[in-house]
Amino acid sequence: MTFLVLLGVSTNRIDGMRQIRLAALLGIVGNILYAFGRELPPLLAYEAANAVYAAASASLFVGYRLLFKRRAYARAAAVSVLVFTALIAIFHYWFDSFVARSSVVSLYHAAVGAGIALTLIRCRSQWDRPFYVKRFILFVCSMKVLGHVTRVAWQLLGPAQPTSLLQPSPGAIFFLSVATVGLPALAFGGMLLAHRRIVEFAQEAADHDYLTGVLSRRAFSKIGERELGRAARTGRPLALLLIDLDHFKPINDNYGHDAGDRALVAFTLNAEKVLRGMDFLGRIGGDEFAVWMPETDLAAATVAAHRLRRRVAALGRTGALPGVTLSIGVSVLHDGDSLESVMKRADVALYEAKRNGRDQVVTEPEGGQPAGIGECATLQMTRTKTGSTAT
Ligand SMILES: Nc1nc2c(ncn2[C@@H]2O[C@H](COP(=O)(O)OP(=O)(O)OP(=O)(O)O)[C@@H](O)[C@H]2O)c(=O)[nH]1
Repeated sequence: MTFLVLLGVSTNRIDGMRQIRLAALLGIVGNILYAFGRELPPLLAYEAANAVYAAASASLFVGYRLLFKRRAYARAAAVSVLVFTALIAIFHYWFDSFVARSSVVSLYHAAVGAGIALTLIRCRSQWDRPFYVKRFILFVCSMKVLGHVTRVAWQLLGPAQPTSLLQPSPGAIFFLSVATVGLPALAFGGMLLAHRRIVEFAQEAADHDYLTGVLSRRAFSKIGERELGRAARTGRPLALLLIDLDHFKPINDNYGHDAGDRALVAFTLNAEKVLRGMDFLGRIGGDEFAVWMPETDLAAATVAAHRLRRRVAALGRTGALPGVTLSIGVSVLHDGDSLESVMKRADVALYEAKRNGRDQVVTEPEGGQPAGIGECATLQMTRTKTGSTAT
């Protein structure tokens, strides 16, 4: 069942998943070989069954190491399986002893359980909610270690030494039942961890623009709502820049779509250099971007907008962003504003900047006036090209 579930979330984008899937598959094969131990030839029932199950454990260990972005020790794990198989053969053909063989098996699986648990504990800084998955894995590892070590102690020190794995004693049946669940349980735990990573990937993809890596329109709106709420609560200012690249289409037309893509990336990299760390840059669509500027009033936002406009204009002259300039509309939050009304004023200001010849910053009309933005408001707008304010 675990293997089928693992196939269901089949993705090689998550490091370690391939190894955990392999572990689940080898676990199935190993269990079948163990179960038919009495019917199969000794080589399959002893060496092959144990080697396959040890390989499953080793693959699980490597998978967990990769899941936590740690060195995998894949080669060491492979060598350990070979050494392990050689020991099984030695205690089968040269010094035939069930107790020695099963002690080797138990110590090997206990070591793997301890290794996975240690990896998890050492990577505690990477743990994120929900914690129950990691606790579940640690619990299974502890049971694995405890079970196997107790088994070795029992076999070596107990009253009667067992002679076969499938001996129908209560102790053997209990141990087999628990041990058979250990590997699939750990594979399942690995899948739960991977599932969490997949959800994070999806979240990250939804919140960021695939090309430039800045906030997506959806995430930008979400952050806007949050910042609006914060500004309304604290009474601190909040500004919005709406930015459109001028003359961007000719880059696509003259140099190709890839050059256009590179220009968009170059713009965002340069914008991030000019903006403060606490500003939020998002791509609204095509060649249109926007910035939420917390703790920023209209005057400061206008200064920042000009700094950005000048930087891009200079790059446009050097050929890094051939011919590109910026048109920017600026608005700030006023009492009773909604996300839509702040954006609407910035949009009207941006339209004004475009209409008046591009490469300029236009701020919203004094006092904001969220409603009725139209001809009148547009006429009162402040238009600046040099950075100094001229009405
Ligand atoms: N390379 C590339 N081009 C894009 C992408 N998204 C949108 N575009 C193009 O960007 C252009 C935007 O059109 P406009 O805003 O009219 O182009 P413009 O030349 O900047 O026009 P003005 O803003 O009026 O100066 C269109 O040609 C779109 O095809 C993208 O992700 N990559």
